Amino acid sequence: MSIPAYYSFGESPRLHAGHPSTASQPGQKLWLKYLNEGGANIVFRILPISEDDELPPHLQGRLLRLRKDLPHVQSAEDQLAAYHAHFKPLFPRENLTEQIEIELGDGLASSVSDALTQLDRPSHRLQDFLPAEERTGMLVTDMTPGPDEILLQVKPKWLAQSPNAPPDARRCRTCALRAQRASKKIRTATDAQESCPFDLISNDEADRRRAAGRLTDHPLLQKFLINDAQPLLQKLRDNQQKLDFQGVLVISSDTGALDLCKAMTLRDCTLFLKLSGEAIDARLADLDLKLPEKLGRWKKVEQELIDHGWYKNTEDSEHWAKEEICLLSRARS
Ligand SMILES: O=P(O)(O)O[C@@H]1[C@@H](OP(=O)(O)O)[C@H](OP(=O)(O)O)[C@H](O)[C@H](OP(=O)(O)O)[C@H]1OP(=O)(O)O
Ligand SMILES: Nc1ncnc2c1ncn2[C@@H]1O[C@H](COP(=O)(O)OP(=O)(O)OP(=O)(O)O)[C@@H](O)[C@H]1O
Repeated sequence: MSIPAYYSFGESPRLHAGHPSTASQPGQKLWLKYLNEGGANIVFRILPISEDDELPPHLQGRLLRLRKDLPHVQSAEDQLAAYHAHFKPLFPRENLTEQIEIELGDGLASSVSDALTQLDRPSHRLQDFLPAEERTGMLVTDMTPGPDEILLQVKPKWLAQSPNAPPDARRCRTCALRAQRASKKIRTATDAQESCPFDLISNDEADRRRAAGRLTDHPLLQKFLINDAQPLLQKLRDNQQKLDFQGVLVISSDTGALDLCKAMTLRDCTLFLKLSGEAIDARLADLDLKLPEKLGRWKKVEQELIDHGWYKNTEDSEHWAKEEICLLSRARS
């Protein structure tokens, strides 16, 4: 199902629910088509009204990302400000999915929310809608693959060890959490990758090859991860380390919480790799600043990993399984 909208570019780009036509500012009709959603945002394709039409240049190659009306989700203005202040300066422009503000006219958010009730959405997200009075949306670089393209979506996760992990750990933070979750029969999409972040960024090419092989079967994408992606992954790791060198257990809510939140964002962002012919476009996404309200949860997770032996692979015998994935276990065997 496509949702009608109108685009105008007066003082700033704007999407409207109805025709905004004035003599000086005609609107161009287009369609918004639901693409996907996560816990915090809903993403739409922007399409011309017919195949013979073109989108305005400002909308070409972009998706519309609208935040949900949920208490833990920041306003679009705050998300955009944090992205520009904290994350955009850290990485080359060509390695980021752009985030650009777009104004939403009267009624646009409500008309999108109405349309959402008619769509086939994940069952656990059916109660999520947009704030009725929402005035700001985001245009983001469209990484969806065309007919002859392939998209790989990976979360690099914690590329350096947690500063609070024991020195003789046999698991990195990502592998320790995967093992703990497996003991509770929980397996997230990241867990299903069964890949160790330390392999992905290892100095030893054989380790990087192992990680890449777990993330994709495609030889060109594997080769890219093993070689060309390394400077970007190293930058990601270095910033994760720089922004959290003490560890979550040492941080109190007023000392260093902002840097920790930035580090946690970089530990949970997504890397899109889009293969077109032999070229690969590599961009980080989901750089939405995490909020210090999660500090308590992060501390609890860390303490449990330490106290119950998940880092050292000395978890209780009922759940014990020899660690087979983490680079740290191979290095110590
Ligand atoms: O705790 P982690 O490392 O498992 O990360 C969570 C992610 O799990 P993952 O390991 O990628 O399967 C988790 O991903 P999924 O929802 O499992 O896909 C979320 O990204 C979560 O962040 P938020 O609560 O949505 O802000 C993430 O929580 P944060 O720790 O980043 O707050
Ligand atoms: N720039 C993009 N190009 C292509 N697809 C995208 C893009 N951004 C988001 N998507 C798709 O939309 C989905 C949801 O988007 P997004 O990750 O932004 O939601 P979210 O609510 O912020 O996620 P989370 O649950 O991690 O907070 C993504 O998993 C991806 O499939």
